[in-house]
Amino acid sequence: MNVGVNVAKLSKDVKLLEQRYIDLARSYSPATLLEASEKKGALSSGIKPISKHFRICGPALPVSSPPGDNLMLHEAITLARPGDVLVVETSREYEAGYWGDIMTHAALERGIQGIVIDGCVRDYDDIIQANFPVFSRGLCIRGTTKKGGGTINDPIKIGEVTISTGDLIVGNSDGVVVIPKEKVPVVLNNAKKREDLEKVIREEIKKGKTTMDIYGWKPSKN
Ligand SMILES: O=C([O-])CC(=O)C(=O)O
Repeated sequence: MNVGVNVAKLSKDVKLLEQRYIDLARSYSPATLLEASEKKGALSSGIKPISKHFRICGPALPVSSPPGDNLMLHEAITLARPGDVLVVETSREYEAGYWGDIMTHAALERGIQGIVIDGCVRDYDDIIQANFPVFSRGLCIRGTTKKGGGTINDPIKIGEVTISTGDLIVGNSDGVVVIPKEKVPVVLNNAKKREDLEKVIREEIKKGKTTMDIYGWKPSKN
């Protein structure tokens, strides 16, 4: 396992996603973007916003932490750029609260947009009051050790999805999708086509057509 902070990739090596793409992506739901992305990049449905009002859309800063330890997350807060979304894998150890009130306030000070974590968090009330978008597996009051280890800025995997620095992360109450940064322009183009088509379909429904008619599906024999 790699251990450490890949500082080179934090600065000059990473081509930043243009802001206009991030702004445009915000107008589409994660579900639309997933369909527009050849159905690739959905994070586990177990990862959800802790408030259904939270939304997120920005470039990823990937963090890997050892089970039950969150020192790498504290370090990531100091290295993130304004607007970044921390995306964290926790070696699939879910019985710990890797993020809480103090980290939320530290992250807000640095302009971090939010966090998506394949793990649990704690201090729910304080996070909600701070209005800081947290997407997690759930809540856990157990604390973490601060021994260190893990990585910042190297690609991570959550389930089957690989997340690299600068990939676009879009989330709402449905869940979270990851779009590799080089694919963002084409995915946004597909999302526009899909939304245009859905507008036409809604009109057809208003005119009285069924979804079976519209899509040309045959009724089953039952
Ligand atoms: O233990 C930690 O570092 C997480 C935490 O409770 C906080 O941020 O308040």
